[in-house]
Amino acid sequence: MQIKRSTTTTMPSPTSPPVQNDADYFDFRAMERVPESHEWTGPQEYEHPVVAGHELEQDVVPVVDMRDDDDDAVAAAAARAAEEWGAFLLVGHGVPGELLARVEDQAARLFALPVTDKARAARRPGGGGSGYGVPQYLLRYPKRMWAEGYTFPAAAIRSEFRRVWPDAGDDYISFCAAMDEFHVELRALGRKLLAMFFQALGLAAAGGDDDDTERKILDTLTATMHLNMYPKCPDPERAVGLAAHTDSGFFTFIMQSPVPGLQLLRRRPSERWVTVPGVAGALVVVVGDLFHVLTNGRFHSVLHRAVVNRERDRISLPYFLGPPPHMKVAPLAAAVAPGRKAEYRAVTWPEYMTMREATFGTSLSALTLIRVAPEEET
Ligand SMILES: C=C1C[C@]23C[C@H]1CC[C@H]2[C@@]12CCC[C@@](C)(C(=O)O1)[C@H]2[C@@H]3C(=O)O
Ligand SMILES: O=C(O)CCC(=O)C(=O)O
Ligand SMILES: [Fe+2]
Repeated sequence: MQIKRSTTTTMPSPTSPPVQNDADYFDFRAMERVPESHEWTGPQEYEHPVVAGHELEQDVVPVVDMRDDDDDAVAAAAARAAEEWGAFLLVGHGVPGELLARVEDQAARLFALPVTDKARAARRPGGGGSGYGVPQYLLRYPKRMWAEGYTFPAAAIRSEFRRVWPDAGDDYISFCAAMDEFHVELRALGRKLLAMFFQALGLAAAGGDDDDTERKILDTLTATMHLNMYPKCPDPERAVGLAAHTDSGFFTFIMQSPVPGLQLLRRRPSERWVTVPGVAGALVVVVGDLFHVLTNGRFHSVLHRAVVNRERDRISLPYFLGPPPHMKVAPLAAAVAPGRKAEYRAVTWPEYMTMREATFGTSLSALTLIRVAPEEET
């Protein structure tokens, strides 16, 4: 079923240039009400009811427990969740709870710094998308979101954060130590989960071309880290934490504070937003568009968003995994059913991002732009 986007929202034309503006240095804490710049009035893009992710069986977000001794069963459960939901809660993953707590605490400290300190590390044009502020893509929206963000390549934590802490003092050291450890753990976990996905897709023993591709993907997996801070909001109904989107890479681990806010769009039996419960120590796994392509649509990238609340600040740390920029991603041979053709053309991550920019404000998913037209299938 096609999602109908409201035509009455104030969407900018896809060609209007994104501008970095003062909203980056916006002091949320000083706000007693939601100002016009952040006020999302009128019908939203995906106006669907919200349900708690635990009451009805059909709304229970799948949980995959890696502690199960039966590797095949774990891999199958993860793959099933990736097919049916495009997301799941991962527990028993082995990343120490103490580390997760420390990482969240360090992220909170970063965002609590004076606006002037954070502004020093602002994203700059040509800065490769890293730094403090609003991700480029989100600047296309006519309104700002109720969130602060910081993006950085996991491979460059120490150099990136000298911008915030030029003196490289104790705060810098404890921040980098936590982020580095998180990166080491999540990179290993990412490789493990990827291997499980491949196993479930029947690739591990497939032999042939896919074996090489599988190894290449595992060996070059690239991580981008992002910190989100959604300050408590005086009028949560009028503000948006993070607008509905799919992640563009292979898959994302999201560490969310126990404060819920992440919602997944479920289409069947009826369209609704399911709130992902805040399970202490769990990581949320979200399938991205390039994994949708790699699996020829068998795993699906899920629309998700973040809402804000009046009582508590909320922190989330998505860890985005994807291919290196030059790698062409195309459906794996083993993911294409015998006698069928690949449904998507090969793209690199940066090419895909450009297409997504071009579809902004339209009802098309960028995936449709790389979809092979049915008449081309022979
Ligand atoms: C590695 C990534 C993943 C990015 C782009 C780049 C850095 C920032 C990430 C986000 C974070 C916020 C939502 C999103 C949709 C956005 O606009 O910026 C994400 C996007 C994606 O998953 O496509
Ligand atoms: O805040 C969250 O839980 C979701 C974050 C997210 O989806 C993103 O940054 O891509
Ligand atoms: Fe996301």
